[in-house]
Amino acid sequence: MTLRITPSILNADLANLSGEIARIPSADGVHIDVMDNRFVPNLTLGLPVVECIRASTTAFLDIHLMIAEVDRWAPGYADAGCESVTFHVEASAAPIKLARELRSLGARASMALKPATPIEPYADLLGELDMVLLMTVEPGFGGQKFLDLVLPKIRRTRALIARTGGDIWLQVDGGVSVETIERCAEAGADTFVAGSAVYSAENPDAMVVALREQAIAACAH
Ligand SMILES: O=C(CO)[C@H](O)[C@H](O)COP(=O)(O)O
Ligand SMILES: [Fe+2]
Repeated sequence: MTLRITPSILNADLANLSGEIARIPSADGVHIDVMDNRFVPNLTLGLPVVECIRASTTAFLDIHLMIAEVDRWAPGYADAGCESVTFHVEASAAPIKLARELRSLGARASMALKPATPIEPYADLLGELDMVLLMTVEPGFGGQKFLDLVLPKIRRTRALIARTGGDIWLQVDGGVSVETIERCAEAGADTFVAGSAVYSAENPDAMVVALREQAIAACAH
């Protein structure tokens, strides 16, 4: 299985995004958290900033939209050339239509679930998706404690993905660190967002490498 580390820049220096992205050359992508103070009680950045990031780097851009009315806004991020666009199913009026639109614009279509949202009602949608993001904290803030109660949902989602026979990535986001990444990998995650663990490390790139090695070792058990 291919494993990916996609660090979140949420807790990086937002006044120096190009410099912060350049500090993690070993990463498989850059996870950008878009918050609107409606879907979540926090405000970060939006499309104009993401367009500037797009122009400044060739890195794989993994956009995590934590915004209301996501059906209206998500296609703009695909249009801007972001490789992966994640919408929350709790915020989407028409997730199948939205996933198809994102793919038609050339992006990977990804659907996120908050910790208390079950995957089973969405099993039939998996064929429309390139990635499922399972939140392992309540969305809104970096630096929160990993919620172990999501581990069974990671296992169940991995089993549902296997049934589709497709290459759908399974991403975990929130509280992922050297203490928790093994549990996520063992449960079936293959794509790992780590924000504070990477950017609070003295050497963020060495942390990316360490996280990947730990996840690979956990999968080999
Ligand atoms: O989506 C998010 C929060 O809603 C962030 O991606 C996530 O919390 C990353 O930060 P950390 O690794 O510090 O938890
Ligand atoms: Fe995120």
